[in-house]
Amino acid sequence: MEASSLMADLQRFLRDRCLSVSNLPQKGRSLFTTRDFHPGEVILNQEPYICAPNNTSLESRCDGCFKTNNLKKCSGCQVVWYCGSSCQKLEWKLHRHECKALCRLEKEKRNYVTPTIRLMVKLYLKRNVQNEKVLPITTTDNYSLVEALVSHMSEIDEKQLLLYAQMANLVNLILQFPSIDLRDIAENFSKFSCNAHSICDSELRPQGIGLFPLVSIINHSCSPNAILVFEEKVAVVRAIENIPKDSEVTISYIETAGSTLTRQKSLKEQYLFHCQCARCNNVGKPHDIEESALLEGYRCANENCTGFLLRDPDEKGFVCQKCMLLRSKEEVKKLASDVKTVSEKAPASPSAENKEAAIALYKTIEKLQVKLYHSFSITLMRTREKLLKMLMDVESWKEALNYCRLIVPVYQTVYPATHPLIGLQFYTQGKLEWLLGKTEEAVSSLIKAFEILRISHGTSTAFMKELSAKLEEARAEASYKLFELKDAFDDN
Ligand SMILES: C[S@@+](CC[C@H](N)C(=O)[O-])C[C@H]1O[C@@H](n2cnc3c(N)ncnc32)[C@H](O)[C@@H]1O
Repeated sequence: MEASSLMADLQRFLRDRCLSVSNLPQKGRSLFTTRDFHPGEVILNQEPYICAPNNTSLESRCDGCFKTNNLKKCSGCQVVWYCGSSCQKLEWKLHRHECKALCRLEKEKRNYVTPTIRLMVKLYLKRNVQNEKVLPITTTDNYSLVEALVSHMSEIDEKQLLLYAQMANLVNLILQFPSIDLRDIAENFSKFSCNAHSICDSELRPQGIGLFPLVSIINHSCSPNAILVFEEKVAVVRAIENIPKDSEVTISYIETAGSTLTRQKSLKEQYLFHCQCARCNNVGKPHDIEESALLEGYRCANENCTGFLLRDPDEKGFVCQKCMLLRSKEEVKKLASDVKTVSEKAPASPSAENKEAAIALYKTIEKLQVKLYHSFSITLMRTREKLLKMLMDVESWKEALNYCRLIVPVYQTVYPATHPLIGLQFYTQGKLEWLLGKTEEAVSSLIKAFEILRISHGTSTAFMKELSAKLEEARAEASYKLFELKDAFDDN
């Protein structure tokens, strides 16, 4: 199919979905709505053009479905894993070429075949098998869409270019295609950096990476009106607020819980643009200053005060903006150094054997951070997330619930009300409460989880059906308990 007819098809495809693409001077291609979209409505979905699971030496995933159980290595290349013959068959049209190419690579070099390298190898192989008509070329699944992606090639620094060149060398070694040059591969790596998406499961845990060239038309905002989630490997963009006709659709490329400076730094580093969204345009205004101080600043010296601290103009320390108490530089420095000392001993991912020791260390870190940081601090929140995960792993449900309940209000402050992380945290809280016999509280938490997650996740996936079933079961148990209580009361 000609590139021009593919473009006309794409415009028709988008028009049918009440969408259009415009070129904005500051942003390049941008996706617009041609009708109103309501919260929870699907705006766009797309299968990956190419994808690869996040396989590491610690954990492998099936190349077809990204699941982790019952895996067997491909007997040919010994690099790729499958959970069974159906996934293997589905992937074979592409993998047969990849397998042959990987087999040519010396065994030791196969360890360097990271998910990103595989993504690049698959990109060229898919282009070829589509050109040879082994796989069909469709409106939303074609190499022309990849060619249209921004690369920012002229703006990347030398260090990054060198890294891309080294990675391109490995890809070249694997593919051995005389027709592609290293610069072309390096440019595609640069495209991956600002266009590829991490494919996450329903609980937002990364499973792999993929290229979704249609979804890649959508620009970023730090207060987006849409969200990108995944149903299996399909990218689904849903509205998270009312999006009126003729509005730009935006998603967030980054973790939005951070100060304007932190967000802008990570957008500049990876996506090479200066964000001028409504939230970023507030930089330096009182609300923005307060937000930064809450998310990344220290707590008041008075334990009962919830004020946020700003640097004292005389450089003596930090002054609480509520009670005006000064917290000395020395005290902050000492606590920060104590946190650092303990943190250096704490393993980032503790093994099963040292989990109890790791929990004890993280509890010490948390106690010190509570003294140092504001209660809405991101750093403190991350420590509590780690603790929650470890406590769940060792089935310490009561303590896990305590941390979960500390995290929820922080999420509600640092994320917008419809953010799925708040819903997921309520889901965890509900499950823990139920497990601990607090059925009525569980019902209330599960309802909150459902109300938030139905917007980002829809209602028809297996994950949401499971949540809904749990909620019904908890409701039934709660009313049975109430009935029993009433009975006992009547008997007396
Ligand atoms: C995934 S692409 C989005 C589509 C892109 N506009 C295009 O023309 O293909 C990411 C790139 O779009 C641009 N971009 C995305 N969001 C932006 C924003 N809020 N402001 C300015 N540029 C933005 C940046 O160049 C970024 O590297």
